[in-house]
Amino acid sequence: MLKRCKRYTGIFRSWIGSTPHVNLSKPEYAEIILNNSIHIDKSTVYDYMKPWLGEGLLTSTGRQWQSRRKLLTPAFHFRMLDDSLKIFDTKAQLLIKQLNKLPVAEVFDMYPYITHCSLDIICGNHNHHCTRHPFTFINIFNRVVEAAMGVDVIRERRHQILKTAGTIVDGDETAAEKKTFLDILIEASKTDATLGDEDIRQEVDTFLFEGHDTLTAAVCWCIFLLGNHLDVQERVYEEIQDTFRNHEGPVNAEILGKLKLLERCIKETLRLYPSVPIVARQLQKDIDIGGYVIPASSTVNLYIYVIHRDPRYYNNPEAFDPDRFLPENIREKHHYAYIPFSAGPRNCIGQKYAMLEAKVLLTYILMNFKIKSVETEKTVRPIIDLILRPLNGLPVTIERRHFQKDDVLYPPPYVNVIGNGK
Ligand code: HEM
Repeated sequence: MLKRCKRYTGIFRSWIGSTPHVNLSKPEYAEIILNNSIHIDKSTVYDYMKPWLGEGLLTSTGRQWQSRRKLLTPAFHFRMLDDSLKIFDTKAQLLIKQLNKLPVAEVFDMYPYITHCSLDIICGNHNHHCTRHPFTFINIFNRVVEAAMGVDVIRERRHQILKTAGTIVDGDETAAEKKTFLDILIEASKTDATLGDEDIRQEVDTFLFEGHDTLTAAVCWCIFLLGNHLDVQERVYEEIQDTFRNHEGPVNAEILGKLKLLERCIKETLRLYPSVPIVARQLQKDIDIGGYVIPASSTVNLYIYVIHRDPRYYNNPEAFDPDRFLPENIREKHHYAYIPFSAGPRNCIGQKYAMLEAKVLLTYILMNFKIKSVETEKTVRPIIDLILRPLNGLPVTIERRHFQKDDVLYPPPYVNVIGNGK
């Protein structure tokens, strides 16, 4: 398919059985599909996910999608993201503790470690205390997983909400505003007959999947690239050291905003290895693309992976170069030449959350370890397994770093000290 994208310069038709697909791989064509509120229906390819994700936000269409999107958007308000940072911080430290137990200089696969960490984060299990997290409270998502996505967990939470109703003092704006993901759904279900426990379960599953698989892939690809570009990794390490030298306490949005090079590395990673390499739509109306009329009901696939390597917008597109994302270098780009989170009304609802989470995990990992990748950009085999991931995981070796802050190890001693056996 990649070869065909090149050969037919951005548009070609293919057949899956008796179904024609139109494949697009130019930013200009992506804009035509994404920059409107008409072509928002997902293609039938997404039906394969329905036995699992049902009619959650990712797969649903029409009015149901519109009302759910409106309902769930506040769960990603920046105030909520601030609270999520605390969870990212706690879980990143646990991840470092795990990695510290591994023998130094031996090859191991880091992929499952990142998966567990990001799944733990989306489950929101914060020291077993109730937390105001976009999605959850106490242990509910862990229990959802354990209970094979049973709706009884949702019923239990509904019951808890009823029991605690009235404990929020009138005028307690913060508590009222900071509703969890599940709370928002349960509350809406009181007046919305289309939102039963089974529908809520489908949304929970959707966010569990979208919220950890994509993120894990992005973090792992970034480690893979930095493990191949040790000069850039060293610059990122210095940036982290400079930024955190005078910082007290857990990470916050302000300090993360200062990690400009790390941010460029994440962006460049998502350009080269977008976690979602293809998105697909079913057209609602005939459209004209590149001089061809594509009839309504056609399936259109957008190759984000190929769009991100368009030589008209990226010099030496296969090369890892975070400085492409310096402000002076991105000005001239086509707006749709970089769309790792898609664009338009059906873009990724969790993109800010994802960028923050990736930054926190990478900050902790890179501040504690120097990493070398075993695979190179030539040997690695990206595969599409719903998301884009490396076929052989993330084989690396790690070397401990001793991050100094006023002669004290940072982050908090238990991260480094346990690993040092002190
Ligand atoms: C680096 C990480 C991520 C990447 C690259 C990414 C990318 C994307 C893309 C490309 C889409 C559009 C999919 C399509 O049209 O088929 C999407 C949709 C979505 N994403 Fe993300 N995502 C990431 C992280 C997250 C996180 C952390 C969450 C939740 C916490 C999330 C929740 C969703 C949801 C619910 C949708 C469906 C939105 C809708 O259709 O209205 N994503 N994501």
